[in-house]
Amino acid sequence: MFTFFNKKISGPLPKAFCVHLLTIELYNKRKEKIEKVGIHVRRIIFVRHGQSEWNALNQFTGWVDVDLTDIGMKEAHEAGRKLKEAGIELDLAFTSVLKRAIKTCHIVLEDSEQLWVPEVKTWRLNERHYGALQGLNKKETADKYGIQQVQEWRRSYDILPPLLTPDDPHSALNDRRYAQLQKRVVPMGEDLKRTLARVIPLWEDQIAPAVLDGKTVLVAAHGNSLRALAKYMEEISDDEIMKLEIPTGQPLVYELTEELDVIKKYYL
Ligand SMILES: O=C(O)[C@H](O)COP(=O)(O)O
Repeated sequence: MFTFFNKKISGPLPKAFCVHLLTIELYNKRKEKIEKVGIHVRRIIFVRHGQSEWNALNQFTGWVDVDLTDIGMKEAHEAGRKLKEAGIELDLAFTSVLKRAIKTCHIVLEDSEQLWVPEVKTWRLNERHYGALQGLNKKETADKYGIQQVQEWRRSYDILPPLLTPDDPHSALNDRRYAQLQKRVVPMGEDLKRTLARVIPLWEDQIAPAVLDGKTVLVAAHGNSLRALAKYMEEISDDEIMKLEIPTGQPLVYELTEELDVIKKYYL
């Protein structure tokens, strides 16, 4: 037996609870606060890019700028349609500097008839840099190093993948789009902790102020940059974050209080 919005409920959890991570207790506390203050709900919509060419080949991708597949394009169109159907009116969009996310962002905006919405492209939303694993097949890498090692590289919070060396031809130091960054900021490989460290300034300086200002924001990015942002917004523990997976092309709506506490989240 538990209470939800002042109602006593027994039996299995309502379906809505299965789609977000907040505890009932936390949910009720936030609900009380909402009722007291009478807040205006803020919204952020996450979309992970549609299937990429290297998703399809099961290759570690990271900062490699691969394109969407036809399936990925369809997923992005579907996401745009869902936003339109849900009547979500965006004010601002954020995306990475990688084409799979940028194209997804544009398709979503266009199909929801909001291509005019101002957008910010930033390296801070790039996929986690997979270091020397980039370009390797995930299954073959697991056969070579063991499933557990590969799972640690993929999902642990603070275990770095094998790093690139700065003189590696694939280093992002050779890529003009990162030329404005200080050399020591350009990663040779990242875990989720380091990904989060470069996502937080974007959240604090641009996303959060926009949402606080009442803007509905789209964040079209990558599996791990979105996991990092979700960890920060929802205060997910280092252990729990290992279990969070964000599927490609599925719009994920966060409803937030005016203080940016998460009220609920759900996929469209
Ligand atoms: O960069 C990649 O390889 C993927 O987009 C995300 O991969 P992951 O699920 O192994 O983190």
